[in-house]
Amino acid sequence: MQLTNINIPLLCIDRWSLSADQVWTVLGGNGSGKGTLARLLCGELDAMAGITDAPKRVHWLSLEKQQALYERELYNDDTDFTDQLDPGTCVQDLLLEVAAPWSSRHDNVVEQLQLAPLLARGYRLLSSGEGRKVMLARAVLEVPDLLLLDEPYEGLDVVATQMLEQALAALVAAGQWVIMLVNQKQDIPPWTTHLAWLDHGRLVLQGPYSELQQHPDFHAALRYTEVESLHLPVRQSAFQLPDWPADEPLVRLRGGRVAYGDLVQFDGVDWDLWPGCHTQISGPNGSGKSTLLNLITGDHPQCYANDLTVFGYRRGRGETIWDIKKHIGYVSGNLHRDYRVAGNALTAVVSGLTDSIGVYQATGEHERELATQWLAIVGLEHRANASFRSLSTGEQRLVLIARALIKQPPLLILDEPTQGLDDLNRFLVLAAVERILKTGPTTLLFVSHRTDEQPALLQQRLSFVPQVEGPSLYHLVQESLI
Ligand SMILES: Nc1ncnc2c1ncn2[C@@H]1O[C@H](COP(=O)(O)OP(=O)(O)OP(=O)(O)O)[C@@H](O)[C@H]1O
Repeated sequence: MQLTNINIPLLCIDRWSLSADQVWTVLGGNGSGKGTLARLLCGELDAMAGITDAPKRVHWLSLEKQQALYERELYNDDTDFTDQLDPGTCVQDLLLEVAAPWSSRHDNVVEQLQLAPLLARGYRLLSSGEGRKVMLARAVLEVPDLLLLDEPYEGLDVVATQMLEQALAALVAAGQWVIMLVNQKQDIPPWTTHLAWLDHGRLVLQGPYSELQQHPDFHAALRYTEVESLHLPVRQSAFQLPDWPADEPLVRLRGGRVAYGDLVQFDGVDWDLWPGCHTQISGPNGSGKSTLLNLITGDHPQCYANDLTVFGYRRGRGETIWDIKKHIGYVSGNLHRDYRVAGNALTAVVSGLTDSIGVYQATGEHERELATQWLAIVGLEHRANASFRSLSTGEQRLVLIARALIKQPPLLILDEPTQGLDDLNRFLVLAAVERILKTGPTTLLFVSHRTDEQPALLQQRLSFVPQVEGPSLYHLVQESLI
């Protein structure tokens, strides 16, 4: 079977047979062809030749599909016409969309994935992890012939990951045909019976998992970039904070509060972010991590209702959002979701200098050169002219990381930055971040659900902890990590 893009083979598989009684996991790094393989199995692409007896109803669960549902919801958004926030389709209706009427199966899935508090909530308002759980529930309810699970654990907190592991094990045991697509070995589920290793569009290893685990190639060491050998471009003085006093916080929040109607997400948060105090923000899915970060970047409407000072600007006193954003480099699932403009990879990186989604002014040679250097650091120099939207999800994420790092800003906000990245790219990104922190006055705010992903230089942790009783859903606990 061969699939080509003009003259470039995207996927070239000589022989691969699979049956419903085998549980395959396809392992492949970013750009290896997993997405193309999934599209092919779903019937979204035509192979040049060679597929026989393909399953008819295939459900592909992926970050791409999550994005597609979000875009559908945005398209139907009536906020501009009704003068109030249109929450879009509620979770309950999204579950009914794939299987109606409501039955005990719905009740089971809702219980398994703990979706009850979200049923009446609009999809667009969900946190990234909550959205992921809804996508999973839809996939399971559809009972497809084949369920393709593409990085199903991305964005889930520890509890949700365990819940999903159990739910998937039960599904497989009940006879659901499942193929997993993962980009790292530690995500291969224990119930895998067969493994296929995809590299540059080719299956380089395939067979029973127990046998392949003994194969020398399976254990080949990854060649990680040494942090010290990473060469970063010169820091851009235009975005720095000259002579910022060490005893003045970059961010000061007093009595911080966010509420939606009667639902108080958090309240009474007093927090100072001191220069150089690299901080991890942790908490379960939907606890308010991104909300807190969006208050700082000015992307949350309630930032003006709070006693919040960022870079010396008391919010709501006439500063522009650009005065604040100028000193921040930012990457998050929400940014990725909203980065929907035309333009190539290089322009997307340049847009980090103007803090815009897309570029709307002439860019100079210097900006383009700088962006090219950052694309090279994330290994995508050769994709500079490719349209951003045509890149794989992992490649898009790398471009957005380069966009966040290009300024080597005073405040770097990385909200689950490595979602969708393979081991090598994950390491590369964290190494580049560490190098930035070591070589200049950048302070890091970092969110990740992964326990194997903690930058060494973290000094403080802010944890959102559920309140069993009390006026708000979560309270914030601060602890020193040094
Ligand atoms: N306009 C809104 N109305 C009601 N609830 C909202 C609204 N906007 C956000 N929320 C809710 O606020 C909560 C916090 O969301 P946030 O994105 O900050 O979570 P998070 O901690 O970053 O989660 P994750 O780890 O899943 O990314 C979520 O439960 C979300 O559904």
